[in-house]
Amino acid sequence: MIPSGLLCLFRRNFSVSLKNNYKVAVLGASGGLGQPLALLLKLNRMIKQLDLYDLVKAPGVAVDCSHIETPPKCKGYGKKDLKKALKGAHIVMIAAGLGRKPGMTRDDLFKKNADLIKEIMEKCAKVCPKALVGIITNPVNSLVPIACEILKQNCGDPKRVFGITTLDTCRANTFVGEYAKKSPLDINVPVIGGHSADTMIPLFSQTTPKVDLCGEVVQKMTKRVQNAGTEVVKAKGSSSTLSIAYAAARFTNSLLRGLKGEKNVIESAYVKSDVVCGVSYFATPLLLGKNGIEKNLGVGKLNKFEKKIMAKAVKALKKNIDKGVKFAKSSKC
Ligand SMILES: NC(=O)c1ccc[n+]([C@@H]2O[C@H](COP(=O)([O-])OP(=O)(O)OC[C@H]3O[C@@H](n4cnc5c(N)ncnc54)[C@H](O)[C@@H]3O)[C@@H](O)[C@H]2O)c1
Ligand SMILES: O=C(O)C[C@H](O)C(=O)O
Repeated sequence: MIPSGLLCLFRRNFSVSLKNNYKVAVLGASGGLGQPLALLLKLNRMIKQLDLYDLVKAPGVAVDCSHIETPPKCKGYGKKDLKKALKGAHIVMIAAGLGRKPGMTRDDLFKKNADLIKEIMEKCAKVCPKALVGIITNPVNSLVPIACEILKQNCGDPKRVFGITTLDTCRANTFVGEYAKKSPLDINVPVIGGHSADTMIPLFSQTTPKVDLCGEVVQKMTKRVQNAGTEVVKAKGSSSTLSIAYAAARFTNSLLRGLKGEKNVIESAYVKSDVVCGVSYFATPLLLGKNGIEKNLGVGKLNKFEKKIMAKAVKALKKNIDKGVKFAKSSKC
């Protein structure tokens, strides 16, 4: 039995269902975020097999993880065994690749991480074409279009790719909770757009339950959410690992609940989408189900301030998307 204190931690999002039929693969599992993500997924009883893949140390990380007294079986795979790690996966979470150091933007990571995503997605298309793929690696805004294009080139389904923006919502919930002196677990602030300072749009007007924030607070909090990644990079000297591991585990758990047929499972993610004019990818709340996305819930009603940020975000996002699509098309062999 998982101690009840631990389950309490996961009150909001982590299922305690006894169904445990799913295989999840974590790629980049030895990294700063990969390891705590593996730990959190090892606590998820819906997972039967947890496969960890990395260029370095993954078999060792898996041995460590496998001693945790929870049901998922854990196996590690190194450099030459990506195929084995992917085989039979229902969900693939990609955390592989370079992260930011102080002074860098997420876009500075493009060249190194674009090659890696291309390589991984080509394998996914062949080995586990039906898997739902979560892309945590930055820059999410450009790497998701690459992943989708590579899937299209290999007869796969781009609708199964999710850019992980859950941390943006977690941060907005936390900041509003602190301000309103309420538990962040009881607050939901949708964050739409993309995953970079100039493309993130927190929708404080759609906070549930409703929290009254004056204009000045909304402006400050919007900036804080948009720059929260940089706040961590400055404070730590490297990018977030623990909060993103939590957020990615929360998202994986929601995908699993959807796959299992649970109703009303909603998470935001950055996906191929036609809900906003001028961009072909956008983060919005999604209703999740047996095939991944059941329904895109759109952006809802925006106020004047949110519309203004949205207009700027769409311009910046379009550039990020074009960059990804161009890369995928030019690297087609
Ligand atoms: N979406 C988000 O909200 C969010 C939040 C935090 C971090 N990130 C991103 O996640 C990524 C990983 O961050 P980190 O701090 O864990 O970095 P890290 O350097 O600590 O770990 C990266 C891991 O990837 C592995 N790796 C590199 N190339 C690989 C390949 N081709 N196949 C398999 N594994 C490979 C490395 O060996 C390493 O273990 C970064 O791009 C970072 O920007 C995203
Ligand atoms: O900021 C980063 O580079 C990592 C991540 O995107 C984050 O938002 O924490």
